[in-house]
Amino acid sequence: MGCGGCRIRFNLWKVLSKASVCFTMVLIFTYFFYCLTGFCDSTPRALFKQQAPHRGYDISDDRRRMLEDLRPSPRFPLDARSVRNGTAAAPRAQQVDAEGQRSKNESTQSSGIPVSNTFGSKRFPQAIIIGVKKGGTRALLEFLRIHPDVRAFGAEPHFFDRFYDKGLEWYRNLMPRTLDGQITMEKTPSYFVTKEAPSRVCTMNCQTKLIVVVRDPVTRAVSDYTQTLSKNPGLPSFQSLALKNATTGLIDTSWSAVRIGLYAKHLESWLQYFPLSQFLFVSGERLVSDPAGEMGRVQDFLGLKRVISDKHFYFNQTKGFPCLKKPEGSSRPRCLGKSKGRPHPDIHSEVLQRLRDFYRPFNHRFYQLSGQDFGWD
Ligand SMILES: Nc1ncnc2c1ncn2[C@@H]1O[C@H](COP(=O)(O)OS(=O)(=O)O)[C@@H](OP(=O)(O)O)[C@H]1O
Repeated sequence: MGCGGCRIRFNLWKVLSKASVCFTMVLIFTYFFYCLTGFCDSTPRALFKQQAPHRGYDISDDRRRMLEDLRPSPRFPLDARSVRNGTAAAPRAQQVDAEGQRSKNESTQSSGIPVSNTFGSKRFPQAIIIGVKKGGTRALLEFLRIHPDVRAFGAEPHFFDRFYDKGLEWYRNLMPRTLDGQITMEKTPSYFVTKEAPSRVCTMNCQTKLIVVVRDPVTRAVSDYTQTLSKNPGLPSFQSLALKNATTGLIDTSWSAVRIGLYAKHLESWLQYFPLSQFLFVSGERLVSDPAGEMGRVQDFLGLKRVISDKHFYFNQTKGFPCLKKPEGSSRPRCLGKSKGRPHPDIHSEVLQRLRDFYRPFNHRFYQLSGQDFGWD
């Protein structure tokens, strides 16, 4: 009897220890599965709580892009293979819609089954479009995203100006995953005019490539004003904001729409931290008149194979701008949104001439510093 009790106790102990081993294994597998599906990443949520930004920043557009970007997106090894043999451009191009959002089916395989991105890693951007506001930065980023070796955060993260105190890891976590050989990018045009941005970007990586899309500062100022006016129809006239005094015709440099156009001044701060060879100045005008030509320069600068070419663009007569050719099998046009390429209000020619005269010496200084003549005057 005594011995029988011992056997029962012994068997019970064996069953219990087997059960606990099984339970531990289940826990471990569950944890690994959880991590593999990407849920171990700490998704930065604070961006959704950001305050209304300063004038000229379209929070709703950015919030939408952020939501799209923070959604896990697949990047299959298949892509890497097609990147190598140069066949990935067309299908990749279909993943971007007019406003730079990834289309909804990007997070679904062709079978319609949702997939999580478990390939590649989140890296700091190796190249940043740092400016200028209203220069054509969105067009440039969307054109670049056609390239299979470029992955970009679609919204403007504003890390080096507004959210620097969130820390570098927060910033890195925003970025899309990339495979070896792919470039991570982002664009935030306000970096160019932010005093602290050059040293902060250099603290992250002094080798970062910097792209500046520049546009005639007079047209840029009008474009900036047009954007603000669209959000605040009661805004005073362009003339009253641009001029300190109508009689003297002195320009008001405290108005941000004017100040941003002092490209030489802003570039000088960046040149204290980065050599000129790390900059590429893209002409906002040529990005419209010859997008493929300008994209050729950008791809060379980034060390990318020239994939984006004439065949990716068509000129949309209604919009008056180049648009991306619609993807095969889709009738959706691939122009940028309504807030890009909108008509400007008529500004008195005398005011425009005053501004032109004001900018001339700054433009010439900028041509000297950048080694490029943009022919704005
Ligand atoms: N292909 C194409 N389609 C539409 N718009 C184009 C394109 N290429 C350049 N642009 C010019 O881009 C201007 C907006 O510049 P940004 O994208 O840098 O603006 S923003 O700073 O991000 O708000 C925008 O300025 P506005 O014309 O004043 O709207 C356009 O002139």
